[in-house]
Amino acid sequence: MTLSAENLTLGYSGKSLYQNLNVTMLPGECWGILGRNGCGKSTLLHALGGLIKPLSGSVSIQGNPVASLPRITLAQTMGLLLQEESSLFSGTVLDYVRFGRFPHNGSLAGRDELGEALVQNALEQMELNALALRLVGTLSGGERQRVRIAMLLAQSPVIYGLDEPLLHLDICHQATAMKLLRDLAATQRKTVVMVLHDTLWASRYCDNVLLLYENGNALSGAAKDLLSKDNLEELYGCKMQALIIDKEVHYVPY
Ligand SMILES: Nc1ncnc2c1ncn2[C@@H]1O[C@H](COP(=O)(O)OP(=O)(O)OP(=O)(O)O)[C@@H](O)[C@H]1O
Repeated sequence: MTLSAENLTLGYSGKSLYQNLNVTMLPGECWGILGRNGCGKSTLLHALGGLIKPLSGSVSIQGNPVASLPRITLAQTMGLLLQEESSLFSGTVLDYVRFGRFPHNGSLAGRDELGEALVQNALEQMELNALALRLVGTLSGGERQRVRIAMLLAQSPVIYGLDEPLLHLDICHQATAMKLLRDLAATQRKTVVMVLHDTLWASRYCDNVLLLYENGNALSGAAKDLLSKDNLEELYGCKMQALIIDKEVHYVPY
């Protein structure tokens, strides 16, 4: 499904972070949102998911304003992995991943064959089978992040919005997660949008990027065009060195 922001102005207490942002994310596209700390990436993801009200403008899914969609319809359509999470959950990994099915079966205890298959598949994809019966509260940071991604996979929304999905993951699990998210877009025609801090993963796995500048400007387009040395130096406000490894350019700050 198509996720669109139209003339979106976001901010807090009447003060805007950026104004009149327009972006359209199509089925089958994998998007990266990049920018410095505090530029408004999480704020944008919250607005795309209907969790905060824009100062002006709107977000829509298939032309329907997110603000007008029933919460249950929204949860069946769009899945969010947010940065902040309360750590009060006292159940097992399996219980937690099964929560992903809540929007579809309307019950925390409800089970259905398709849902259980998705839960098992999500555990497998995030390499969590051996941890399925462990209490979530006893896991390491990276293990917990994989569990949170697995819950989102079990939810199986049409649009995936993820805030720093690679947080706490070791580099091998980062690669696994990025390939998986890219494949959701490439092979299942899902719309995937994620906040990333690593420009290499963005250039390797995202079709498109949205660059949010500290001065409120925004630039969107093909990752291969926008992730240039000049753009990244301006975006992050630091000098970048281009390293070419196996014909792939990596930009590393000095
Ligand atoms: N509830 C709030 N009330 C007031 N200001 C807020 C609120 N939430 C965030 N901000 C401010 O809005 C700005 C954007 O925050 P946001 O979390 O979107 O940044 P970000 O780009 O995701 O940053 P990071 O890379 O550090 O996660 C920051 O300056 C932040 O301090």
